[in-house]
Amino acid sequence: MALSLSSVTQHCQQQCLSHVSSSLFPTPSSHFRIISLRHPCLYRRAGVSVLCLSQYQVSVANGRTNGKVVRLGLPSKGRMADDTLELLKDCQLNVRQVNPRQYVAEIPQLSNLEVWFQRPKDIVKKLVSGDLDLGIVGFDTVSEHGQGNEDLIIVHDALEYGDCRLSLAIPKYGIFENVTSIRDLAQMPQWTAERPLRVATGFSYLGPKFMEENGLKHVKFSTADGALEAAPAMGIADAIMDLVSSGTTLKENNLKEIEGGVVLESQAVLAASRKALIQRKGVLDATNEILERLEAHLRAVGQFTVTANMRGSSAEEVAERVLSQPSLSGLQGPTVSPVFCKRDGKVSPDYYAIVICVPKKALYKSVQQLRAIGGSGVLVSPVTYIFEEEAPRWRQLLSKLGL
Ligand SMILES: Nc1ncnc2c1ncn2[C@@H]1O[C@H](COP(=O)(O)OP(=O)(O)OP(=O)(O)O)[C@@H](O)[C@H]1O
Ligand SMILES: O=P(O)(O)OC[C@H]1O[C@H](OP(=O)(O)OP(=O)(O)O)[C@H](O)[C@@H]1O
Ligand SMILES: [Mg+2]
Repeated sequence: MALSLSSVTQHCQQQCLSHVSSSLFPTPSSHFRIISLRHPCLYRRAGVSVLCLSQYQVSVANGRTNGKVVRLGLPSKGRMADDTLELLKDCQLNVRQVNPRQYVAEIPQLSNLEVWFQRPKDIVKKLVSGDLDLGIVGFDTVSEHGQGNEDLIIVHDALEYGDCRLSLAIPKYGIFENVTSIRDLAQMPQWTAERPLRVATGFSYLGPKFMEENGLKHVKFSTADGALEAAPAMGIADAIMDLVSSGTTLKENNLKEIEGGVVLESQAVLAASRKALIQRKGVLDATNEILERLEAHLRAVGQFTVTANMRGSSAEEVAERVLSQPSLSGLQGPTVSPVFCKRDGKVSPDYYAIVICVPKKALYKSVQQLRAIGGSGVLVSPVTYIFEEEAPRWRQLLSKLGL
């Protein structure tokens, strides 16, 4: 793929060239050819300057992105796919896919952004290569396929679905019957250079790293892509390293986890390319909006709004009574409003209405405490969003980016 830079719009040129060191880039009037390569660079061959751009940058230059500058990768299949769309919908970010077999979609609320459906591991690889700017995947996938790459940044670390852990598991029977910890496993005399512990896993980066860190020297890994739990019973492996959620699959296959054998805890996260966040303002702005909506929704999920009536001599006196109870402090203290009524021609506060947010888990305790201080007519309603002055993770992101 090649095109002359002079044939693309000024805007696109800027998009492309912001990725190229200005010292390498001569004046825009120079003769360029843009070709598709993973990393942007500039070199000269036979007197012609050639600008090498990632697939994304080329598509920007070609105008294929309809002027959208931000690319968000979402899982195209697997157990994360539906939950991801559901979460975005709950944040009023409906993904509009014209056709289920089409891998590109849009979110009408974010006009600057396009969605690309990809396999989870490809989302991580494309964040690293610069072909995606943002992506939602499991933390396990970021850790395995990101391989500690410093360009990957976790923008939201707890999207509250896809909970699982990457764990080492061994048979309950035979030589493993009394092995209950990773230390026991490391100390077994059976593992030698000639006969290492055979571990089946799809995590070929995290697996060896974890075993080394835990002092297991004689280990041999084999890769497998699914139904790993069968490997020990089939005699293909001694142990497995795989994702565990309820533990049912391990149990059904006569396997057990061991103390110290959890490699990592995982759930869905929003990851980003540090370079994209720093170099293109549109990416940072879109990230801010997505983060605001995610935080406001996820914060609200765990809360109820509770309204109650209470008699009292003043708003302050009622507030003091409410704040004397440990479960009634709300997010930022109670709202206390006078409820007026007319008696003998005179309008005065008859009682007070209090409004607080309470964690769902503490609901019944809160109702009991409200009653104990004279509350009545308690109404409980769901909260849809809680917007803070600023999304708490936004500050953290800016500081990670050094901004
Ligand atoms: N049992 C589980 N319970 C909860 N979440 C899980 C579970 N297994 C996997 N996950 C999470 O869902 C993500 C996607 O898993 P899934 O097995 O659906 O991937 P996939 O799309 O089939 O990819 P692959 O083709 O590599 O298997 C995992 O990376 C993990 O974060
Ligand atoms: O602890 P549990 O709740 O039983 O879940 C664990 C299982 O879930 C995942 O498999 P998945 O269903 O995605 O199938 P796969 O191995 O073919 O990807 C994982 O690989 C385990 O096999
Ligand atoms: Mg799978």
